[in-house]
Amino acid sequence: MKTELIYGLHSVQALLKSAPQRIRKLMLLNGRDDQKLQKFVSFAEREEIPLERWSRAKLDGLVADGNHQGVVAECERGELHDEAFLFALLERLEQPPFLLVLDGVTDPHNLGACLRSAEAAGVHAVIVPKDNSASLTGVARKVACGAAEVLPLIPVTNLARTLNKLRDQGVWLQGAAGEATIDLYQADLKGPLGIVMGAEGDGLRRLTRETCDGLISIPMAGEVSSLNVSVATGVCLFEAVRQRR
Ligand SMILES: C[S@@+](CC[C@H](N)C(=O)[O-])C[C@H]1O[C@@H](n2cnc3c(N)ncnc32)[C@H](O)[C@@H]1O
Repeated sequence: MKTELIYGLHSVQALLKSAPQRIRKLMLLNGRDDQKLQKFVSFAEREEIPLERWSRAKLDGLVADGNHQGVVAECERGELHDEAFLFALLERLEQPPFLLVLDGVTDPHNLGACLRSAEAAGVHAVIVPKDNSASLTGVARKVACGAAEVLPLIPVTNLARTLNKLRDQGVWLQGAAGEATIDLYQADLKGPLGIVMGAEGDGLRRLTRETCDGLISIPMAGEVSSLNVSVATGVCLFEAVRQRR
């Protein structure tokens, strides 16, 4: 059985809610009996999950970035989603699909921040290319603040092919690119939608860009040439949320 570590108050909390059966062991910071940790103690007792108290040094040794907030869960690896899962999910949806595509985002902090915003915006799934993308590391999960435990992340082998299949199903693909002439706030973001974001350094790849139905830009007033991808993701997604209400 492959296991992984999920840590941080929000991430472990989301795991407790969405997939408690995956948890094999909970490790809590020794001597920290505040209310925030008490609910994890109660949960472990109720579900008969082994609970260990660890020193800060030991927890820091387990979690490379030290950002565990006193709670770490050792759990079975989550289900790995694939393209078939995506299209099955679309069939089950009762609302128009709302998808986020990250075309080669490689920084786990950015991946985590995009997942967090996407979950908050009500996105149904996040699609990434299998290669040259950040994976769901502990850091990405921690930054996602629980979103990684509930929002499907779908790595696909051939992104352009998946995007074409989505278009065949009526999903309108809007690529975000700083140089696009259509302003985000003039674009129609209602209906079945995929917002496609580019990578930190290179932006959207040529084939991805060509596969999009339209390209949109976030108007920028200052001197910097682009926004961080997770910030741009939040701006685009929440304009879509506004229009879709
Ligand atoms: C850091 S930017 C990449 C900059 C890159 N040099 C380029 O030419 O696209 C990462 C991604 O964030 C999105 N982005 C950043 N600023 C944007 C803006 N003003 N309008 C639309 N998208 C933006 C785009 O999807 C972009 O590919």
